[in-house]
Amino acid sequence: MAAALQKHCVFSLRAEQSETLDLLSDRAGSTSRSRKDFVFVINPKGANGRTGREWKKLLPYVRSRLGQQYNVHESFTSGPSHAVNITREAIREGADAVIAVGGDGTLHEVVNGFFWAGKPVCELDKGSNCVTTLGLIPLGTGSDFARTYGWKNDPHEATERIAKGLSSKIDIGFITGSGGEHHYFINVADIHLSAKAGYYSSTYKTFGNLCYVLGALRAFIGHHNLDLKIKVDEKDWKVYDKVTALCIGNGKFFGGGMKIVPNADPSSGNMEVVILQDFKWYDFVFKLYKLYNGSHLSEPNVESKSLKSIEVAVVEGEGDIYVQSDGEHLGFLPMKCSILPGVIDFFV
Ligand SMILES: Nc1ncnc2c1ncn2[C@@H]1O[C@H](COP(=O)(O)OP(=O)(O)OP(=O)(O)O)[C@@H](O)[C@H]1O
Repeated sequence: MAAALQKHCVFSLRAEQSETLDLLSDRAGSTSRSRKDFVFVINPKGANGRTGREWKKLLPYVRSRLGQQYNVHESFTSGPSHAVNITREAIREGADAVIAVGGDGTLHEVVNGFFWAGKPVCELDKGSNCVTTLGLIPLGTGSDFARTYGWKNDPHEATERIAKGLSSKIDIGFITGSGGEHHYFINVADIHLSAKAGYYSSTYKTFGNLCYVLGALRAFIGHHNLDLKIKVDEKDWKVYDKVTALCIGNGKFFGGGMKIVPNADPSSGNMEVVILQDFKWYDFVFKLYKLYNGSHLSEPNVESKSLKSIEVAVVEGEGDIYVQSDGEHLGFLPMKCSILPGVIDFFV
């Protein structure tokens, strides 16, 4: 397996003309077939380049803490979506764990690499007993998924978690977009104002965490609350009027620390949906603290429900409504989303 991974990485290096893909343990000359293979997928450009710098400093610690037990492979992304392919190939080559090093965008891509044609890659290639564990070293701007577990952007603490080797089965959200394409999310998928804010905030990442405020301000320009059609758990369509945002949570936080889906639990087997209706700009001024501490569910124009599947579409005549998942822009309504219960083992 270690040799296969080595072969894959050398191939990728040639195929993508990348200088960044490297095998840590190959350099150390210590790759062993008897040990498990852990692949670290690093986005060197995450958090304005901080991820790459922090990883460089962390590397000796990772080696000393994990190198005795595991073959440690490092693989740098060369651009958007590269982490999906790295992960998929690593799993096919038999990696025992794939660890995302970066923010929610990198984690999102790694999670998408766990699947192919609607099925887990591991299961497709090697049968239902095959397990590749997902890990996270949160080093992004927002790193919102880590907040659900109360984790900070502390790479040493994260390395310790991985060294302990405790894992838990977690759910993954599965989205079918307007063109029939498949996407997976681990944290929060959301629609309308928040998704538009996320779209703009990604263009302000050079401002660090302030990007979320700037993105939200930009999204308010031209924003209208809209009537949306919603179908829950395959029941009848229902129209929700003046929807400001609809958030589907597997994790609790988005937007750099907003506890938008406070009842979400990645191991519950359900998704939690929060629908904000008829919010005005001044509601965001006076109720913003509630969105951050999760107490907004007690507001009369906020509905929260637990479900297994949801379809959302525009009521006739409305324009393009933004959809994002894990802070990544996906496109526009309509969308269908369901939960894949306990489909990934995750280092906790
Ligand atoms: N080598 C690269 N060069 C440029 N962009 C990259 C590269 N590798 C990955 N990306 C893109 O960078 C985006 C952001 O990465 P990431 O999520 O790790 O950091 P962040 O945005 O700072 O953190 P967060 O999402 O937690 O706010 C991802 O969507 C990914 O597609």
